[in-house]
Amino acid sequence: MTSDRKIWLYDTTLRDGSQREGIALSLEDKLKIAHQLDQMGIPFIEGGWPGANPKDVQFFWKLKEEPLQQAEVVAFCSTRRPHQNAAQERMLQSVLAAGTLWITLFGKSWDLHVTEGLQTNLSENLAMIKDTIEYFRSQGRRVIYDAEHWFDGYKNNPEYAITTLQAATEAGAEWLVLCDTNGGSLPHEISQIVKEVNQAIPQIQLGIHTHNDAGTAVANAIAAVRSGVTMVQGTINGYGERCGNANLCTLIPNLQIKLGYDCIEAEQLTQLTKTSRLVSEIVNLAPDDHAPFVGRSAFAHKAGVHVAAVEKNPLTYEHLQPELIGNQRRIVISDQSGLSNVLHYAEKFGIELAKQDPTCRQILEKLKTLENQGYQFEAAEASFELLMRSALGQRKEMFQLKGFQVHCEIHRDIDHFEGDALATIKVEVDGKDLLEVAEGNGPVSALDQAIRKALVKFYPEIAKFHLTDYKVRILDGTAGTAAKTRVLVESSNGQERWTTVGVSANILDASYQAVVEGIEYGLLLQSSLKTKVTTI
Ligand SMILES: CC(=O)SCCNC(=O)CCNC(=O)[C@H](O)C(C)(C)COP(=O)(O)OP(=O)(O)OC[C@H]1O[C@@H](n2cnc3c(N)ncnc32)[C@H](O)[C@@H]1OP(=O)(O)O
Ligand SMILES: CC(=O)C(=O)O
Repeated sequence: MTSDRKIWLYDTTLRDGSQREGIALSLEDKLKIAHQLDQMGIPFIEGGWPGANPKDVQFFWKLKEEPLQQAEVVAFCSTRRPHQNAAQERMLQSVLAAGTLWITLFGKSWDLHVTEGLQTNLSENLAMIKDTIEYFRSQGRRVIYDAEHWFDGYKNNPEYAITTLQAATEAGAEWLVLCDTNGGSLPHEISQIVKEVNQAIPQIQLGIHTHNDAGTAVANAIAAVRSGVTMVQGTINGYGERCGNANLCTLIPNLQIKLGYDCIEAEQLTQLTKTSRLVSEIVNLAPDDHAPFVGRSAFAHKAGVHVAAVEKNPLTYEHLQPELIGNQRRIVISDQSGLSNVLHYAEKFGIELAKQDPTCRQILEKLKTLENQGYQFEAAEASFELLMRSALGQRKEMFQLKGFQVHCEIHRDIDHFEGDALATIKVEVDGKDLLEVAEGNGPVSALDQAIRKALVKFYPEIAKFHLTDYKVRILDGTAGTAAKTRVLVESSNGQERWTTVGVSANILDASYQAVVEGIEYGLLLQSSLKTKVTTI
């Protein structure tokens, strides 16, 4: 089914998203996210609960100094407390003071929550909903009503649940948002109940707010849209209380590209991947590489059969064009590769290579042999380029290693560690023997320093290179301290970064391989062999 019906997107990353365990947004973080969402054309951005904490109060004030371009920023709160006067509730005054045109308030739909959560009676809950909305309306505000626990409430006591929505409608709410607060509903239940609400209260616009406790938040939101709701609430990357909210990065492309709903401009949709990554950076959570649409691996092809087909026509293994959401196709190199993967990388590295050239197959075989020994080139493309150039006779030997020694001295007591390391290396460069010694705060750092010290006299560019990351993985855990280790080293020259790999039963030898390849690749980047600089 396709439709050109308008769907109003409502982002609650700054409110429900920040209810995720592990997220703590600063005021600046909230402002940055709000501006990015605004740029992406999200029409409603829920900013927080003014009065619940000082930061949420400041957020609305600060936004007045740097207003959004197109989005409505929405203040969030609950209904008044039982047996209180809405006009005299301090919390509701704080919400009004935030100065937004739109206010979203949540109220109880489930009788269990009224009697046990609020400890009041069913008619007082209806009065709480009605009074609060009427009060905000009397102050010139527009109201979205979030019917908390809607689906559970409706399943348990449909008559009462419907009267709560009627109270909100009569009081002047413009949208009734049906919330699957506990996130346990399934798509067929959502469809059925949304249709029944549409019949019971036909004169009002409906929205949906789903949680992911059953892993169905996105599917539930889609089911609701197909059953007639016009507002969809969700968060960037699905952040939210417990298992999270409906992920807007999945929902928006599904609604817009797959189902033909009108959500945001096509141009704005191309910012989706950037927005997802920016928000994960701001909240300080690693991006999910395997997230649908926006993940780094969402359009990554690893298996040789897939790559061969994708190189002919991407439709063979892609459900849509990555560019539509600002993502990109990637080809991964590994022991699952075929000649097509090798050719793809040759082109990426600026190396001329034909499929018929026997070297192409030799490179593939070498790759598979090394991967079988524990090397992993998908995370170390710089090492793969060196392997390829070596097979093609394009790799110049920088030096010959005659040997190295590393000496560590460690003093430790229960809560204190002190130690340093000393590395000695002997190399031959251009027929000359060199012996160098260097110190470091650990054995790898000392070894790295000693290698650089020896080589910098011959390759002065090395002075600019430095290690930016170092990762170790034990490959055969059952072998204990005799296990093989894989070391990944990320190096940088201040502009580009690249990763190299080493494998050995000795962690220092594995580190040595990765460090030396890192230096060699840095030199290659600056050599005439590279027609263009590629960041690996
Ligand atoms: C489904 C959702 O995600 S709704 C959003 C929930 N978000 C948050 O709770 C984050 C922000 N919350 C807060 O900072 C605090 O909880 C506050 C400031 C709102 C309230 O703090 P406190 O006054 O200390 O109350 P506390 O947090 O202990 O309990 C919540 C109170 O709200 C009441 N409440 C819950 N829902 C509603 C509602 N729809 N209408 C009125 N009151 C409600 C509860 O019954 C409880 O009242 P009680 O103290 O009489 O039992
Ligand atoms: C309102 C809300 O966040 C919920 O019901 O889940």
